Amino acid sequence: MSLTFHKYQGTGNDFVIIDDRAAQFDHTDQSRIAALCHRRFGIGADGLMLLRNREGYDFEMVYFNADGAPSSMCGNGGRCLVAFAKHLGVIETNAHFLAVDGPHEARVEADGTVRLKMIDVAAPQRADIGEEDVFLHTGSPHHIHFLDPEESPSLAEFNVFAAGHDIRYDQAYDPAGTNVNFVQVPADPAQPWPVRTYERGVEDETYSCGTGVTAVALAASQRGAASPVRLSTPGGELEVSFETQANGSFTNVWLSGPALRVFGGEIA
Ligand SMILES: N[C@@H](CCC[C@H](N)C(=O)O)C(=O)O
Repeated sequence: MSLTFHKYQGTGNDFVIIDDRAAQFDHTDQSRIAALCHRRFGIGADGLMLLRNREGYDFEMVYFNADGAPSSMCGNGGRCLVAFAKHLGVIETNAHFLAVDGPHEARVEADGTVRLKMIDVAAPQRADIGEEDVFLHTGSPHHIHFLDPEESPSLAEFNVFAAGHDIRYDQAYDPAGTNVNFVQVPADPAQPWPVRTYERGVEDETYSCGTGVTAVALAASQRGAASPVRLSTPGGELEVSFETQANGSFTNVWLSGPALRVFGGEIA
């Protein structure tokens, strides 16, 4: 049976999206999902999402990493799925949907920016590995390494694949692993914070990671950044706004940025 797909990207984090309101897609076939995401033999994507019907919600988001395995929350994916729901006419401007980490609200602004409300986040923990490093769970697990301003090489030249791979597979994160973000601290914390991310399940650097920049923005608030924090990724700029509670946790966390349809097609 042929498959109709849509390709979306949010700051270069790209996804195959399938309208699965009829619940016909075999979500247990991980090798097929990996093949669809393959950049040489398939459509090519960092992940695949299904838009499904869900009682009490506008829709349900079902997310798989490029390796074909179901995973935790994807912030850029969620924003792209909201744009897709609008494209389908499932929503107009506001969305209330269910994802693996619980219910989410979202809004599509007049300029196409998609704002997604993330889960409340516990205070940053010092990471088991790395003196200056922190760990946060923003729907997905994120290790954050702030590069020393004097550190060489700078973020642009940093070997994100090698360092990210080492931390992702470090025993401290066994068995689930973690995503890993590297951050250049800007001279002025009101300027965008440059971030590069190694993503678990893609097993490579991606152009951007929504739950990753959310984690970085919250961690950056302990280093002088005030809400809303702007973050620059290799794929473009995102913004994160939030409120900090007395116990150090974060509420009312919103991730905002572009989410665009690239093309669609049929696969045999
Ligand atoms: N790109 C996503 C994160 C996707 C999930 C991640 N790879 C994991 O397995 O934890 C985002 O935009 O948040």
